Amino acid sequence: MASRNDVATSPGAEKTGRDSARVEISGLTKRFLTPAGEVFTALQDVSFTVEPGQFCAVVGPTGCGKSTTLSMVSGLDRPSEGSVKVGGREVDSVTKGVSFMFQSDALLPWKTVLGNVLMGPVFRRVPKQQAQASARDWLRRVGLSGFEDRYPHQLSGGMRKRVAMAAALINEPRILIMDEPFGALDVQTKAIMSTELLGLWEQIRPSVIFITHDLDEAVALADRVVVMTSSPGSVKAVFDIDLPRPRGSVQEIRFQPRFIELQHQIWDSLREEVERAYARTAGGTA
Ligand SMILES: Nc1ncnc2c1ncn2[C@@H]1O[C@H](COP(=O)(O)OP(=O)(O)OP(=O)(O)O)[C@@H](O)[C@H]1O
Repeated sequence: MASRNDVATSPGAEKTGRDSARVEISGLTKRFLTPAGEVFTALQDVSFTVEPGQFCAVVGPTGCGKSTTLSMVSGLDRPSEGSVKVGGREVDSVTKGVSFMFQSDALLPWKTVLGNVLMGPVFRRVPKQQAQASARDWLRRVGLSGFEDRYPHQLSGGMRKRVAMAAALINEPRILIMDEPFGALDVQTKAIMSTELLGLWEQIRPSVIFITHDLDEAVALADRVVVMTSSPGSVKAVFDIDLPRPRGSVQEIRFQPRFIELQHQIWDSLREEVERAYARTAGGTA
């Protein structure tokens, strides 16, 4: 059935509205040339779709190509074969409307908290007063009112993450790419930040691709979990997470029977890939 978001588009044209946030990865293969001159296949025929406004977590053993996949969604690298489409348009340069969050904070140390959050609007040439008001509003939303004039080194790890989150979301991205954003945080701060992320995501609903090694985090946050195989990475399984939204506290949801059931199912799928990757890096014969 056609929805009001459906738009007539010519082949290859970018869609507008909600559909502009659909990410379609099909038959994605990526090969690198190693320093020894050999061809190394990092990704082999990876296909999955992130629907508009969907929160998609990607889990897989170390070195399976998760970050490589993201670099092709963002347009920072090109596939060897296959395609990535964002909003129906093949990605062939840096994708517009995408915000990032990485494990490292990526804050500019010489800029204040306010200055860091202002970077996006300034880059987009938003008028100064409007940009300042928006940055202060986002700092309020992430609980950092009163910290506008601090520098990143004067903040805790969790506070720096809040600044990074405000800096990513102030651009109201259609797609939010997150590569282990809370990986360096202690367990409690991570849970608090995850709950805060969910609350903010529910306000603006970008499509999210979220890479993590933490299966609990993936199940608690996502609508869909993609499990990748060990290298060369391909899609092993896709799990739809039918836990109701809003999810509330990430800490609490972990005790729900359905959460535990999904966590076990996904771990069953992931475990042998993790073991295989470990055996390979440990010099075993996987
Ligand atoms: N530019 C490159 N040249 C050669 N090999 C590369 C390059 N970039 C990545 N690789 C290799 O591709 C594979 C996938 O790397 P990638 O960083 O995408 O894995 P990952 O799943 O994100 O790993 P992790 O979970 O440890 O962060 C690795 O074996 C890596 O060494």
